[in-house]
Amino acid sequence: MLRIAVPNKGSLSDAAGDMLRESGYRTRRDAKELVVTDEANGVELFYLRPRDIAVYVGSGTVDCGITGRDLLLDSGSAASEVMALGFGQSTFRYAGRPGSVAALADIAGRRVATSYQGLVEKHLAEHGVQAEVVRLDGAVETAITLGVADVIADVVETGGTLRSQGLEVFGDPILRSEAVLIRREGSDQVAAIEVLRRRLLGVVTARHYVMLDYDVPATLVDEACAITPGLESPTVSSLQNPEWKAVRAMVPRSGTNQVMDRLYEMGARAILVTDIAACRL
Ligand SMILES: Nc1ncnc2c1ncn2[C@@H]1O[C@H](COP(=O)(O)OP(=O)(O)OP(=O)(O)O)[C@@H](O)[C@H]1O
Ligand SMILES: O=P(O)(O)OC[C@H]1O[C@H](OP(=O)(O)OP(=O)(O)O)[C@H](O)[C@@H]1O
Ligand SMILES: [Mg+2]
Repeated sequence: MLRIAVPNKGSLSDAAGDMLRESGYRTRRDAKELVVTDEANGVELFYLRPRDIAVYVGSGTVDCGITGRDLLLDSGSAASEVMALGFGQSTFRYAGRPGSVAALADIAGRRVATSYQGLVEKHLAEHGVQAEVVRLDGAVETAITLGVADVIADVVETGGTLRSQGLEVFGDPILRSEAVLIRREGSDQVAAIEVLRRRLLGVVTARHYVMLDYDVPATLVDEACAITPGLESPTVSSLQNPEWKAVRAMVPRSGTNQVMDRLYEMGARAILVTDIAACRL
């Protein structure tokens, strides 16, 4: 059985469950379940705190897991990143009161509050900045108001929490994070992890692309295929009317409407977009 650690709470939990379900695995039915055995797929899911997942995977007690890249790096665990999963994106940044700090060098000699002590100490050391790191469990943005720190280093997604506390980011992001699949080198489940990786990649890719179908005058097929080249090559089928062809191709979701506009302008009609649930490429 392949042992997979899955976030049981927090920002990554629901999206990780959705992705595993879309990848064909049986997931928990209620939030109290801590272990789920999926005999049909030969996997066991262990629902653990995202911060602990890197530790379990690094120690080899589970084979792989889903957690945040920031948590993996903070833990100093021996686990390594297999692939990014395209959700839970955030940056990890320094912030302070406007006017009090403007650059990394200004942190020297001051107190930095964070829940990510390992990550921050490593970053400060790499940049030759000496500062005191104050380790907190959460609600780090309040630390400056309450006087336990001069600067914070925390996860920033929308920036709303920082703004609500009158704080501003400064310096370059320490890290860009998202949910990642992690594993430990030396696990004896190499083949099973590869199946999991391929399934997850199928869902990540399916989310990035849509399927586009359209009809186009036969004389314009080459021009149309240049706009929608697909991954290998688009499918071109005959229609009952020999003056028209049907074309089918995967296109990146982000540019779908621009592509549809260009196809329509060049004479394509009946342009249809459908979601792809999963794929193997
Ligand atoms: N808006 C966000 N807030 C917090 N973490 C986020 C956010 N977006 C993505 N993440 C990622 O979620 C992980 C944090 O997991 P954690 O279990 O601490 O979740 P949490 O949302 O902070 O939950 P909790 O309510 O337990 O504090 C990190 O990898 C972090 O980068
Ligand atoms: O940029 P934003 O969209 O505002 O999101 C970032 C905030 O969300 C997280 O806090 P969370 O709700 O997890 O609380 P915590 O600090 O107690 O973990 C994170 O620690 C930031 O505070
Ligand atoms: Mg949190």
